[in-house]
Amino acid sequence: MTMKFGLIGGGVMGEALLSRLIARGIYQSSEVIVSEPLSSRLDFLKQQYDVAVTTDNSEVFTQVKEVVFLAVKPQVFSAIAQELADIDILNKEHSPLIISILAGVPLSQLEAAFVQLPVIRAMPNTPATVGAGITAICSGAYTNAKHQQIAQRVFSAVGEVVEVSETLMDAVTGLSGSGPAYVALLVEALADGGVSAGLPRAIANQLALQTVLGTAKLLHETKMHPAELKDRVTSPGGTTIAGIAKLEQAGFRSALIEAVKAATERSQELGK
Ligand SMILES: NC(=O)C1=CN([C@@H]2O[C@H](COP(=O)(O)OP(=O)(O)OC[C@H]3O[C@@H](n4cnc5c(N)ncnc54)[C@H](OP(=O)(O)O)[C@@H]3O)[C@@H](O)[C@H]2O)C=CC1
Ligand SMILES: O=C(O)[C@@H]1CCC=N1
Repeated sequence: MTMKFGLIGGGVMGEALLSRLIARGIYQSSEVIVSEPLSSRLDFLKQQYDVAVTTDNSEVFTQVKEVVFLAVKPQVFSAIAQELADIDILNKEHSPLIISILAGVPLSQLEAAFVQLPVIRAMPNTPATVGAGITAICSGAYTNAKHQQIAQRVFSAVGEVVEVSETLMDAVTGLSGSGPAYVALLVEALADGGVSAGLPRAIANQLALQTVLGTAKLLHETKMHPAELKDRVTSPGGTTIAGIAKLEQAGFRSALIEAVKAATERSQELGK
């Protein structure tokens, strides 16, 4: 069987992508090979998705014809690049497209490791797991329209896709890549506030989650500016403005701005 999709690193994001690509029929299980160091994890992925597995990354490179998807931690990238340096990928009949989702690792480093191969750098996020992700992509020097279509097809299976210039990829990482964690913190803290105000935990969790989900849906569907929605909720002399005054006092907006900036800077550091 021809292997079309190879995943190097079957962790959180690797599995999120893999599960949707198979569920949506973008790739058949029999066309996928996953490489991972941990055999218990490989056993799980094999059993769950019926894919071929290996502990040898070079097998992925030699077998796969369409996409090699890198989903390891940025910290192990140089070890992997070293490992693959000896493989003659260029002389394969079909050179695969390399898609990297590694935070911070720039196209220049990827293209130095995969000489003359088409490379696309991408930054998805964890809502990809339920098809509600957003991925920013930017293309390397050796890509063509077909490679871009492949990347669009892969990431469209897990949510929205935007194309950005590479100079913006660290900022994307700081906002939408890391953003699900900020929103999860918000949901948790809102529920804690409800419990503090006397609500039972289960009801507080449900109210907090649905409030965030519903607000996002409202903004998304109506295209209303967030400031307008805030104004609509805020009755003169009412409850909401009392809450907002506390948020402003605590530096809520500034904390989020600083969080995105800090994550962006960390992404830049990871690429050095
Ligand atoms: N988590 C997220 O929300 C997002 C993550 N990313 C990026 O995705 C990448 C993966 O992140 P995430 O899924 O969270 O991390 P995980 O640690 O969950 O996944 C990485 C996987 O790679 C495996 N691995 C380690 N070394 C090797 C190796 N030499 N060869 C093959 N596989 C190896 C790890 O195995 P083991 O555990 O045994 O070491 C692990 O299963 C990162 O580069 C991150 O920047 C991008 C967008 C969002
Ligand atoms: O925290 C990280 O480094 C990764 C990249 C974006 C989300 N998670």
